[in-house]
Amino acid sequence: MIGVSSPFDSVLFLSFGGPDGPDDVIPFLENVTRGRGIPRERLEAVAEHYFHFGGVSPINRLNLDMIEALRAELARRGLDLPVYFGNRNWHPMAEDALAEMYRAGHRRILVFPTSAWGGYSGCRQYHEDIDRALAALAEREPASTTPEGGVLLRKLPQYWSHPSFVAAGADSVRRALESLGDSEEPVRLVFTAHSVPSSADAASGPAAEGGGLYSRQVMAASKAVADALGIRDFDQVWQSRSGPPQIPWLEPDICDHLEDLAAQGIRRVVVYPVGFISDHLEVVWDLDNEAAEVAQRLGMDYVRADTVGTDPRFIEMIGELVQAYADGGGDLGAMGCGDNGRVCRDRCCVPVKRPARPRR
Ligand SMILES: CC1=C(CCC(=O)O)c2cc3nc(cc4[nH]c(cc5[nH]c(cc1n2)c(C)c5CCC(=O)O)c(CCC(=O)O)c4C)C(CCC(=O)O)=C3C
Ligand SMILES: [Fe+2]
Repeated sequence: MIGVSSPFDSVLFLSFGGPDGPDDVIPFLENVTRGRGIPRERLEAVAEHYFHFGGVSPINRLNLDMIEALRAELARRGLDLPVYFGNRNWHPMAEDALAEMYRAGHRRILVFPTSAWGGYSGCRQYHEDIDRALAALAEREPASTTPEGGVLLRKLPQYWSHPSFVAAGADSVRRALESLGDSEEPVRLVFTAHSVPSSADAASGPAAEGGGLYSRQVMAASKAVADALGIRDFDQVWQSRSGPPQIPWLEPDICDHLEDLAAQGIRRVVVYPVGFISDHLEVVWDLDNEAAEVAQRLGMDYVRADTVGTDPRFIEMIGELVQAYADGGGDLGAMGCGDNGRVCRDRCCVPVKRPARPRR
C-alpha cells in the first residue's frame, strides 16, 4: 500500500453502468461483452430486455439516488468528501470521472464499488477499471504521473458480510414475507445472485485458498440473512447467465429452480436477489418478468424482495466504510481492498481464458 498516512479527499462511486436511451443499448452491450465470447444472439436478446424499458436501465437513476443519500450521510458524519460517479461500461465513464476529479484538485480517492463480492466480475474487474482510468489520466494529464501529481485510488473492501448489509437484507425479506400474508401453506425463501462461468468461480479468491470464493460468499451472505430471520429452510440459486450454452455456469437457474419447487409441492416463494445492491435490469427483467412468469404458470405465489438500495442502514454502511478509511486507516488487508488497481491477494480472482467458440 502506498501513501498510507495521507488522508483522502474524495470518493468515487464506481459502478457497472447502463444505457440511458435506445441508441445507447447496443454500444453499451458491446462495451460489456468486448472480448468475452458472448454470442451475438445473446446480445440481441438482452438488448430486447432493455428496449422493454425504453432502452433505459434503472441502474443509473438508482446509483444517483444512492449517491445523493451518501452525500447526506457523509455530511452527517462531518466528512467533507465530495462524491463523484463513474462506470465501467457507460457514461459517466470512470475515465471521465477521474479526469474531472483530478482537475478539481483531488489526489486521494476512496473508491466505493457497487458490488459486494469477490470474484473477477465483482472485484478484480473493478480494480481493472481503476487501472484503466489511471492509464487514461496519464495520457490526458501527464503531470498526474509525477510524484507531486500522483493520484491514489484506494478501493474499499468487499462488504457482503457487513452486519448492516445483512440487516437491511433481512428487513427486506421480512417485508416480502409479510406481503404474502398469512396462510397454512409454507413459504420457501430463495436467494439469487448473478451466475458466472463455473471456471470463473473456481478461479475466484486467492489461488492459495482453492477458489470458489464468490459462490462461498453468496451462500454465506444468504445464510446470514436467513439466520437473522430464524429461517432454516432456504435455497440459494443463480440468475442471468449468459455465454454459449456449452460452457458451464453456476446452476441451478432461478427459473429451473421454481419448476423444481413446484414439483415438490411448494406453492409460495419469496425471492431475494442478495447478489445485487439495487433493482437494476437483471432484477426488474430476469426476476420481475421472467421468473415471475414461470411462477405464475406454475400457480405459485411469488414475491420478489427489494434490494438494499437506499435503505438507510445500507447507506450508513457505506458512510461507515468511508469514514474508517478516510484518514488513511481502515483494514488495508481486508479482502478486495487495494491501491491503484492492485488486487488484494496474490493471484486473486484471475481472469479465466475463455475457450474459443467452436466452429461449425
Ligand atoms: C458477478 C456479476 C455481477 C454482480 C457484481 C456487480 O454488480 O458488479 C454483475 C452485475 C451486473 N451485470 C449487469 C449487466 C450485464 N452483465 C452481463 C454479462 C455478465 N455479467 C457477469 C457477472 C456479473 N454481473 C458475467 C460473468 C457476464 C458475462 C460477460 C463477462 O464475463 O463480463 C451483460 C452482457 C449481456 C449478458 O450476457 O447478459 C450485461 C448487460 C449489470 C447492469 C444491469 C443494468 O443495466 O441495469 C450489473 C449490475
Ligand atoms: Fe452482469
